[in-house]
Amino acid sequence: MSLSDLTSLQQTLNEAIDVYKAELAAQSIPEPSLNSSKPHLTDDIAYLPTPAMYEAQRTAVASLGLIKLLIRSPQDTLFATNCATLEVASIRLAAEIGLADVLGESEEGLSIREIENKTGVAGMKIERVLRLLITQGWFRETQPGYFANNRISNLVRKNQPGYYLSTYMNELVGKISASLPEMLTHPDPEWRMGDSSLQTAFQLSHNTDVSFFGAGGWLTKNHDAATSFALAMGAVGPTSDPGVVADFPWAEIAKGKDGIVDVGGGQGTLCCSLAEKYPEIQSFIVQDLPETRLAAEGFIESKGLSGKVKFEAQDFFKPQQRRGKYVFVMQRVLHDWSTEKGAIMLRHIKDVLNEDSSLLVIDTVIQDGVFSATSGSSLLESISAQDTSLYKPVSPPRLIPSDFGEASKMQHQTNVCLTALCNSFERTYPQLKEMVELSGMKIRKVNATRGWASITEVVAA
Ligand SMILES: C[S@@+](CC[C@H](N)C(=O)[O-])C[C@H]1O[C@@H](n2cnc3c(N)ncnc32)[C@H](O)[C@@H]1O
Repeated sequence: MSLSDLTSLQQTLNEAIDVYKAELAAQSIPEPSLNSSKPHLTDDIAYLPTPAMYEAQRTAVASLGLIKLLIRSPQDTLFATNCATLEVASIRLAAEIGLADVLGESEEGLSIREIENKTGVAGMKIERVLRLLITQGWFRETQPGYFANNRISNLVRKNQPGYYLSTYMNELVGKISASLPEMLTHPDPEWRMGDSSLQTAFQLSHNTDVSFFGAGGWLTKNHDAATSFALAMGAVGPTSDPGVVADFPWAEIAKGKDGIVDVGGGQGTLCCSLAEKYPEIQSFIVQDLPETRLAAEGFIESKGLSGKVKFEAQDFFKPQQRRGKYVFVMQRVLHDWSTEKGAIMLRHIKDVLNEDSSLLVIDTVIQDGVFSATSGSSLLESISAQDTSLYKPVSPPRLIPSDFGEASKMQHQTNVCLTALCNSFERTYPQLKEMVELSGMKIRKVNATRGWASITEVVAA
């Protein structure tokens, strides 16, 4: 007789927590706590969990998410979800008034009176906001009316990239999501069904007729917004870098080549991470729009890599200037554009590819939410069968969806955000294949990484 849903998920959760704890112990890392103002060792943005620990984390989050939904009354879930914008706005308020900086390292916490004096926000009101945030893991109440930081609230201090995510990005996403239903049910069928970056929730919410990205768009006209957006991306983009850098044979693919060319490479974060990890790779070229040069050169210099990583202006809608034995990379670039525009960008690379060059597309590959109610390997069995030399994802245990449910929320949030912002999207495998084939090439292999990015090898058809 098969186990009930609750018992099966409970078993999966217990296995996942046991694996997670064992992996921490093997690295001599103490277990995390929410009852301290200090960050945990694993909170560093560059921390890469072992493959077993990574699988345990996403399996635990997926099973916990489902257990919560099973046990909680659906009426409570309905209310909580529809009022979730209050938490989101409260996080923005906390970041804007520098609450995490005010609370600092204090383990005992500050009284509401002290918080009022230091932030200028009415104590009785900020207390209500804090108690809502605490239910979602932000901050902690150390004794009635006294509040302190924890490992999550620490991330929105003013010197942290999370500050820009919780201020500029929080407000942008809040505005465009409020207009998303209006975009998708617009009386004009072109708005409802089309893929123009000029007919999105962004234009509706910001009362503008320019696109968010692209030449002449919102970010190019608005320097402050462009800076805040880039800083906010600093809390998102690099989260996938450790997995991308570690879970692909970069040194092997770059061997005998002239270098790695990161097309639309932004500030050059990926090239710098690769240069640090693989000193045997001699040359990196970060290509982006000319306006990015200063930020990119500054970042590369701050890493001490100016001798090895160079910036070069290149519009990816124009013919590619590099010909030769290069590994071309496009990371988090194609997801900003429609399938037709993406195919145009890919075709410019195809025109310079030869038998000595390669092309890698790095983006999320969206998985479906289908699960098996009857079968699935246990997490322990899957982990013990893993080849430890190269990361390969485990298949989901019984009742856990293919995308690992709650653990893939960020990918699905980005997907809907891209739709609302610029009518683009993260692609499923068939959608990625369609774009690659439209450019006259084909997919050779999709490599998973520890994180939300997949590395897709694309070759001439
Ligand atoms: C989402 S960011 C990704 C940056 C980087 N690849 C990463 O993974 O962090 C998209 C990048 O595309 C660049 N971009 C936009 N339009 C471009 C164009 N026409 N030619 C070259 N780069 C462009 C932007 O400046 C930005 O750096």
